[in-house]
Amino acid sequence: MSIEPDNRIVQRAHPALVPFNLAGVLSAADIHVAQTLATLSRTEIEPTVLLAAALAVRAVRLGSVCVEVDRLSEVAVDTEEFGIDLSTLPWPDPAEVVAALTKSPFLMGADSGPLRPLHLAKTPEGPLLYLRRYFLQEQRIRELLDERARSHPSVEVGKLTTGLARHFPDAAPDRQRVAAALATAGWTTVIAGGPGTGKTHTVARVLALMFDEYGPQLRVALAAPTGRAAAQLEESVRSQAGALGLPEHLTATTLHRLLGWKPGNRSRFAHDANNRLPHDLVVVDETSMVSLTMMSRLLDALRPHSRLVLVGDPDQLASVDAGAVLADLVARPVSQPIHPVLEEVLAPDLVEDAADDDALTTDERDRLGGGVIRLTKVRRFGEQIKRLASAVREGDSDLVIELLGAGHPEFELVDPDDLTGVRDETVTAAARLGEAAAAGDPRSALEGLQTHRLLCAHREGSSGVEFWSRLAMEWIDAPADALDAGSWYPGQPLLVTANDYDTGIFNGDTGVVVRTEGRLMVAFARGSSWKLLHPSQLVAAVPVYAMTIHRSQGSQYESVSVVIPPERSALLTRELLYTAITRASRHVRLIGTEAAVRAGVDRKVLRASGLRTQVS
Ligand SMILES: Nc1ncnc2c1ncn2[C@@H]1O[C@H](COP(=O)(O)OP(=O)(O)OP(=O)(O)O)[C@@H](O)[C@H]1O
Repeated sequence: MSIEPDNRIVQRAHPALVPFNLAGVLSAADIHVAQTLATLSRTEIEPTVLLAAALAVRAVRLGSVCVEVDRLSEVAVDTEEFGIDLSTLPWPDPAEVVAALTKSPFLMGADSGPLRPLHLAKTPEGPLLYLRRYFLQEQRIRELLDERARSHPSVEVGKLTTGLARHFPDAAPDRQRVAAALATAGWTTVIAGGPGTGKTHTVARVLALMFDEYGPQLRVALAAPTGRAAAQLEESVRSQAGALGLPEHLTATTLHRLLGWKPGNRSRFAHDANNRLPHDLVVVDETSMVSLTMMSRLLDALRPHSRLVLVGDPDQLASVDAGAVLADLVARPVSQPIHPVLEEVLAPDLVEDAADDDALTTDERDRLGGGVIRLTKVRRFGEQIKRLASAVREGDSDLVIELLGAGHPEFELVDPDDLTGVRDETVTAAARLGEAAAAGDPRSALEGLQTHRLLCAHREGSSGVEFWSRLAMEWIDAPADALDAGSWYPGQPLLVTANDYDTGIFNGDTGVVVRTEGRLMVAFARGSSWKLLHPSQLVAAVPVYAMTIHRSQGSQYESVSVVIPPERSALLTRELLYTAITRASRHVRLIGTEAAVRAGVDRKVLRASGLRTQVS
């Protein structure tokens, strides 16, 4: 038997880092970066500082912007894989870490060179350790947002009142009306809300109010972090353009393209503080997926007097890169009072009423001063799914378990050994898809594609996409070569894995193979219509019988079956469950144990950042 070398283990790690590497806390990359920084600084680096630096690199790798020094040891690792109890590791005392850092060349620089890769910030909740680059980005975001909050655009109260009444006729309190007023009367607005709460509906009406106010010369940019989200935003706004009197040619783009990304030059954009974007209004959708770095670049590139409207769901899984900026902005302390104009135009919407779920709470009212509003009235899915999602969001695991056990037809928790329900639903959905596709009916085939989706947290392992895809293929009797490149069959569901601006098909789009006029084509939904492409026109697409929850963000299905990973999985978090549950409009099936659901609801992703607090 040969023993494969484990490439996660670093052979030449500093002794202070070895136990953390063996326990799976520090990856090879964390160690290499920390040790390279030490080499570059050309001075002796204390072991505690080296460890702290490696943990700061790790934090960024896992999505945090910094490390909370007082909570250094609160890390999550798949313990079963590494088998080491993390509490037995030689965690340094936080006070010692701070003392060592404070006199370290990593913070202070050294005679041998000016390299200062780390930054230690003080906050009321304790010290935060940053890779300096991220501290500077965060600082820039803070400064620019504070600067933008110091003044307000001038608005005509009478015109705004009339416009709000026209576009938001519902009775008070109407949070959408509040959101639109905020976006019109402030430079920076955050419109938060779960799926189907009318965020895009509100954005379209904000555009209408702004065009009414400034006329057709208003320069608007609609953007999103991914090509697919941008295409969805564009479609949604265009579908409402006629009714709202918006210009018909409004387009949306990715943030990268908006800022003038230069291929081959990862860190530079055509638009920055020296060459600002020309727009009067910039709307960003799906902001939860925007990283700290991207947000700092965007804010840098905005003219001080251009409106910025950030839209998204702060409770969903955050960006792949470091930062959870949207969630941070929603939770950020507010220092500004509510704008007097809003008090005037929104008086009936601002009345507090504990008995009315739609009324703003005192805290939410205060947050209007910071330009933040959360939409809560769900218009797309069932009341009970909304309750379940809220209980998950609030971290109330007792209520989640109670709801799951209450026999509501909208959701169920099923034992991992009882696959009858998921199998039947998979088979029924595939049959519907297959019939429509064989009959050359793209509309019905695309509707079929939305009926049911199997979602997993992992890619690999017994709760992963690979395993469940194979299982689903067996259930539906898919051709044995269905996963091979180029073996298409009518009714085959496909997932696009790369952006293609020529065809307007984006990474994350799903389509279905249909037979039309004797040829196999791939249909993609586009608004209320569809687009047909020959398979050879697809740059990159794979069959999709199950999908990761990450991938499913931005999509909704009538029904979802969610494979809950084992309790010990580091991926099993509140955000993951919330994202999975809110993909469904009619029915959610959670496949897993009660203990795993509880573990997920109780584990909130800790993306450390200084944006939520006062940093000095
Ligand atoms: N005030 C309203 N009156 C009537 N219909 C509304 C209103 N607000 C939203 N809707 C409808 O509710 C549905 C969901 O709205 P919308 O797509 O704007 O939500 P969203 O928050 O952008 O959802 P997602 O995050 O999933 O994109 C749409 O069909 C929209 O037309």
